[in-house]
Amino acid sequence: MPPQKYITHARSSQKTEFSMTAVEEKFSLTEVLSSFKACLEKENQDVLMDYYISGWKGLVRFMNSLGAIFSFVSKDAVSKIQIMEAFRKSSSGDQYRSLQSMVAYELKAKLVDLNKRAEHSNSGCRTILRLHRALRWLQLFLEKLRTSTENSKTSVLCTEAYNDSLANYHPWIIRKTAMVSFYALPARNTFFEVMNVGSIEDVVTMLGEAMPYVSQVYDITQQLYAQHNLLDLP
Ligand SMILES: CCCCCCCCCCCCC/C=C/[C@@H](O)[C@H](COP(=O)(O)O)NC(=O)CCCCCCCCCCCCCCC
Repeated sequence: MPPQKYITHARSSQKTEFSMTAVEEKFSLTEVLSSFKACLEKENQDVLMDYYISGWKGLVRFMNSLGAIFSFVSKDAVSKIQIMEAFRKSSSGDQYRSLQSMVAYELKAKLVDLNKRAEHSNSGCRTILRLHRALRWLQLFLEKLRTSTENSKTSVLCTEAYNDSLANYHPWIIRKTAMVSFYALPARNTFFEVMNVGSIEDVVTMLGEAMPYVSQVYDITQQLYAQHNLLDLP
């Protein structure tokens, strides 16, 4: 692994307040992605919920800074974040300390609708599954951006990443709306600037350092869900 110039541990500096309407101070994608490093518990590689949520909140702030056209995406992500925060604040909050403890708890207590959405339509397991699938999109998109060239079009990179991930789970109308919104994505250079990391070279280096942690979080979650047969939750 290369020396870590950009990615530091996010735990001490993490912001936990969330507001979509507040005037946002400038922030960098580096801090956002560092949440996914902080997610991974050293001893047993559990994925810690608070940092997972924190990472998603940061990503949503980023998406909001790209313009109102993405509000239909961020609204859905925010509602899922809020579901998870409510679990974390509830009397069974300790059970939601990590993705592993959540899966064990919800399955044991029969709190997951396994075949059809019914009594437990917004379980933690199905809500995290939606975010987990979106994390795959992020992974693919940022990797494409990292290895892109000056002439690459962000709308094309985003569409490819979407088609290889989330699109497989979305109905036609959502796919159509998503595709149209991708044309509103800023150009590659603007994208790099919005990340607020530094020069293009700096962004490329930062992504090279940060993405392995995002991938690790993704892989561990994927394995956890596969092990418990949870990858197709309705
Ligand atoms: C960078 C621009 C953002 C492009 C976003 C690409 C993803 C497009 C996803 C379109 C989702 C449409 C909204 C609705 C989704 C729901 O139907 C669907 C299913 O939920 P349900 O089973 O509860 O009904 N929900 C989902 O699949 C979860 C979607 C969550 C999307 C979060 C995307 C966050 C993107 C963060 C962007 C950060 C960019 C940072 C790069 C500098």
